[in-house]
Amino acid sequence: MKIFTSKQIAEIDAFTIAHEPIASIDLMERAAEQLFSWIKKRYSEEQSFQIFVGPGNNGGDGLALARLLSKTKFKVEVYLVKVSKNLSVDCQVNLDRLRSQNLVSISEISTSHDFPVIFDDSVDVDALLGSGLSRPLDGLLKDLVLYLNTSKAELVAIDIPSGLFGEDNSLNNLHHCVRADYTLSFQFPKLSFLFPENVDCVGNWQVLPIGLHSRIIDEMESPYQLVDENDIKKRLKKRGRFSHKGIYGHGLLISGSYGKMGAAILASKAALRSGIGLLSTHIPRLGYDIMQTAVPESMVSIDRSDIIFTEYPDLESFEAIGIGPGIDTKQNSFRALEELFEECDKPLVLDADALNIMGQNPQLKDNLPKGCVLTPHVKEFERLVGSCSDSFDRNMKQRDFSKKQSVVMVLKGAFSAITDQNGRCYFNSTGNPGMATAGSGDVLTGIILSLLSQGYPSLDAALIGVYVHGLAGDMAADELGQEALIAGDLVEYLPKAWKKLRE
Ligand SMILES: NC(=O)C1=CN([C@@H]2O[C@H](COP(=O)(O)OP(=O)(O)OC[C@H]3O[C@@H](n4cnc5c(N)ncnc54)[C@H](O)[C@@H]3O)[C@@H](O)[C@H]2O)[C@@H](O)CC1
Ligand SMILES: Nc1ncnc2c1ncn2[C@@H]1O[C@H](COP(=O)(O)OP(=O)(O)O)[C@@H](O)[C@H]1O
Ligand SMILES: [K+]
Repeated sequence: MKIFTSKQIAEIDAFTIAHEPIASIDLMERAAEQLFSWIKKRYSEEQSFQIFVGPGNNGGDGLALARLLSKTKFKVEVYLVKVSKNLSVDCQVNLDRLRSQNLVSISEISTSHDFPVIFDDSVDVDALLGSGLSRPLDGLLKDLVLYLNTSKAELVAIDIPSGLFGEDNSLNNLHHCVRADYTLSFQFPKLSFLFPENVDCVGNWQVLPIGLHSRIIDEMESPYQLVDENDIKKRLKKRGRFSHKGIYGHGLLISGSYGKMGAAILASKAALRSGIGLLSTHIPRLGYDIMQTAVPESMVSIDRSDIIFTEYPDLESFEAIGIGPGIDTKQNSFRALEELFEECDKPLVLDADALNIMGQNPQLKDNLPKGCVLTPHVKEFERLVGSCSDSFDRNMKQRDFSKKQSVVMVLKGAFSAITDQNGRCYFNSTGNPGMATAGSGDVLTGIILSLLSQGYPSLDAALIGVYVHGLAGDMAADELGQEALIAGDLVEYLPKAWKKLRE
């Protein structure tokens, strides 16, 4: 699913009105019906609602919703905030319709003295401002938002929590934005929903389709996408009836050090559980018995060092290389990594300590093999590119980095962001906080190495790998719960996850 800016959404809106064609007031009604049907499913019929309405079309949505609710047993009160003389045309039409129906009490809020008592068991609806927000909230609206945020009532935001911008909130004050329990966003999520600092404002968000015109959605360019299962299925290659292990590639995984052999085991198992033909795991000498016992399916390549990575085997026979999980950051490992960068013309995935070595030796950045995949978490990312002021800034820097260095980068976390050489950014939709556990990242490296070895292009390997990794995590968490989930479970659930993608 593409993610558009608020400005683009307004254009899509206008295109739909002109080309469906549909009157704007009817499009607003369609949006309100979607809100109404979400509410009907969620709340019992006696529920009371306090709907806070602003001057624009977001307020219009709230008024239309109030009218639909009032025709049922739901109890509804509306509060219209007087922050401007005029309402938008469709907001005014909906106010007139609601008034003429005479079923709902409509109060005006002109000063903070007009703020109503909010009952803990009511549901507040935030229809103050939507995607037309032009500056951070101040004055009466800010005070009202602060007031709403102190209440214990459940808060549902229409389209976007009032006060929050759809994209860049670096100059915004998040304390002055509505803190919703639910955000019901029309047709697309907003970019800002995917950033961790906004989670307390956005709450649980859902997308409600309102039938915006598919032609403009297809044609309009956006660098941002939220990746779903269908996007991934389309990228999967078939395994041929007569295929043999040579077809699925031989991967080299450079991982593990004294005390960190678990990383090598997790990544190796994940690679093997993701379709690779042959795997060689390069480890320091002391890890030999551990590796052969724990992962008999992998061949082992032994370093001259007992305890760390200092060299790598002839690369000739490998289709792809993965390096980083648990290798440590010693000087000799830096030299070997530097050499690998100079020599390597194969698909490559870099993780963990390989990235930390780069962080300590910034000159390595410019030697990165083109098209390689990097999989930092936020700290590793900032060691690489410097500190960032917020997620929006970090995202810009990530897109820049990918473009400039011509690499694919996976910034790991909730909604992991994958950027490509063209500066495009894909957000992953699978995964859960149960995966915030030691070794999860090692599993991901193994999966991506496996896919690169099978000949998937870097971007596909990253997108599919991140998606299936999160899917395995979701399936594991469903059965085991988030607390108990450990990285080994991700490997255990990879078969089910792959199977689901092949359904
Ligand atoms: N996406 C879509 O296609 C649809 C969107 N609809 C709704 O339309 C909304 C957008 O409507 P609008 O463009 O009218 O935007 P808003 O409802 O956000 O209102 C914008 C108005 O508020 C004023 N304003 C902006 N920031 C302010 C601030 N900080 N303090 C005080 N006043 C401020 C602006 O000057 C403008 O008059 C969406 O969020 C959504 O709720 C729906 O009605 C139907 C379809
Ligand atoms: N809250 C979360 N929601 C979704 N995925 C998460 C969450 N927390 C962590 N993950 C995923 O778990 C993995 C953790 O990787 P990483 O931080 O490298 O762990 P480690 O270094 O322990 O292996 C990443 O793929 C990340 O996207
Ligand atoms: K809103």
